[in-house]
Amino acid sequence: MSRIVIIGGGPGGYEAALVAAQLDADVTLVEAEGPGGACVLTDCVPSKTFIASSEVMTGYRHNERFGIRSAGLEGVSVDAVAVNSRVKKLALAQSADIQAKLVKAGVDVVQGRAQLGEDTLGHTHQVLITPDKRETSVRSRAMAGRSDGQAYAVDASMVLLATGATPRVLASARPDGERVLDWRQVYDLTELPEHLVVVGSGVTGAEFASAYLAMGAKVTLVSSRERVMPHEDADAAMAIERVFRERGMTILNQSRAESVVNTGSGVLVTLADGRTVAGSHALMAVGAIPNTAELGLREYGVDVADGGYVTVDRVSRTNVPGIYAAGDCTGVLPLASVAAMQGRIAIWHAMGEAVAPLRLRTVSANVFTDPELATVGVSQNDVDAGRVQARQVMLPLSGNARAKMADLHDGFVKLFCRPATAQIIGGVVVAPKASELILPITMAIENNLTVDQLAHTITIYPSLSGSIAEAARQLMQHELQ
Ligand SMILES: Cc1cc2nc3c(=O)[nH]c(=O)nc-3n(C[C@H](O)[C@H](O)[C@H](O)COP(=O)(O)OP(=O)(O)OC[C@H]3O[C@@H](n4cnc5c(N)ncnc54)[C@H](O)[C@@H]3O)c2cc1C
Ligand SMILES: NC(=O)c1ccc[n+]([C@@H]2O[C@H](COP(=O)([O-])OP(=O)(O)OC[C@H]3O[C@@H](n4cnc5c(N)ncnc54)[C@H](O)[C@@H]3O)[C@@H](O)[C@H]2O)c1
Repeated sequence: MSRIVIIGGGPGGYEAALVAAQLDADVTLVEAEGPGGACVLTDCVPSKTFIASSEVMTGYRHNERFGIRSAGLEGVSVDAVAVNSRVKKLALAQSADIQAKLVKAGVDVVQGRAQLGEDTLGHTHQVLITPDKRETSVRSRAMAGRSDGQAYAVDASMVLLATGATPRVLASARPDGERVLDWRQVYDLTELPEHLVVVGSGVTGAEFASAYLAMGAKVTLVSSRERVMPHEDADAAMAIERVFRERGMTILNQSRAESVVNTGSGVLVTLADGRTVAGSHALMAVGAIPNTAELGLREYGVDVADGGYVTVDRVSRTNVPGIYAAGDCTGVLPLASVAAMQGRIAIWHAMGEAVAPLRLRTVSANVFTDPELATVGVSQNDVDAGRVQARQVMLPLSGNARAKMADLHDGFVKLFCRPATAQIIGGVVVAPKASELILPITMAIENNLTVDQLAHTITIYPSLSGSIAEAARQLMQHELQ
């Protein structure tokens, strides 16, 4: 029987554990914080739950345009304690669901920390586990013959590293949990920030800036680049930046924060050019660093790339046979969906199952701003840089009947197809719930569909998805010219 030890219980780790248990492996999963990992407890799940509350708040705005009279936002207020306790409760419940699933599948879940042990240079690997004092895994205690928080070693034929990442900290802007916060600390606030200064305009910064703005906070977004979300489709990022500004957000482009100081009654953010921004709170969203420093990787001979990421191939192998890695600690593409797939692939590969290498071509991603931004396949950058030959169309949603009914003015659908075969190879959607609308484009790419096939699909009338088929029809027309 394969003996597998998984370090880290986020999507990379727990999805792998479920697959391994299904294949009858003896699986131990060691997780420091709780099943579901940072994804469920502090990052993805809490942020999307918070955004769900902000969407309720958005629903109270602009009702008069629809002929609905109300007292506007007067009488509507945000109970930050209630919002944040809902966030935390939901995260814990999700973690408990995952724990139950793992236990039911027969996975030995150990609460504690693990690292690679002595390099045995043989066919087995050693993992050192330091269980948490609260540790409850009867199986691992019995195996180790220990009953307290003492460290013990277990042998494994395969080890999966899935330890995730942690918010990057600037030395001159250390989160204090009171006014200078990282994205894991915002849920401890007892009041909505009066004026939140978000430092960093990547996906994390943009999502929080959008949600707090919708909640009614004054928001200033400090963006070190020429536009928000510099790695996303430029048309989409600029459309969202325009919406942010129209709704009253202050965006400081090409502005790098040099330091952030808690002044006692607020925060003072000093920019590299000497300007200062005062606010009530600051949210640091300046990226993440992989949790790999304490795994004993170098001593074990596991290759680590710049920035501390574990180097893996497309079946999640490191350079050391039997040691695999998945998720944010690899830096391949920091998404929960990708972490989960890397983890599953690692197990299938290690256990000799048929496995296809990870394909990033059909990974769809979504930024949960308002409106949302979903992307899949080749990007505008790929096309503009000449890496991919493509024809493309960008169709504003403002002409869509359903969008008019819902009073949506912003947003678009963009499609890319191969010039000769008209095969669909990429797409961008900016719209409310773009995360749901991107699926037909993802499926088209996955199944090598052409614009003709998408264009001939009968869509609901009226619907936003109708614009996707319409975009495909426009590309067909181009083909005839
Ligand atoms: C604010 C935010 C929002 C996000 N929203 C989304 C989203 O909407 N959709 C999406 O797809 N992705 C989202 N992501 C990205 C997503 O959260 C990550 O890609 C995902 O969590 C990666 O999963 P993972 O398994 O690699 O690691 P994690 O979820 O980080 O889990 C790793 C776990 O390993 C534990 N660990 C670390 N070291 C050890 C050790 N030595 N021993 C034992 N345990 C250890 C950690 O405590 C952690 O709990 C978001 C990220 C952030 C920051
Ligand atoms: N919806 C989602 O799926 C979702 C949500 C959040 C994060 N994520 C994942 O996490 C990854 C990382 O995103 P992120 O936004 O946390 O990090 P990031 O590294 O993409 O963005 C951080 C930004 O902060 C800027 N920055 C750094 N130092 C600064 C300073 N001193 N002043 C001002 N700006 C500064 C950087 O230039 C960068 O643009 C994403 O690529 C995504 O894959 C996904």
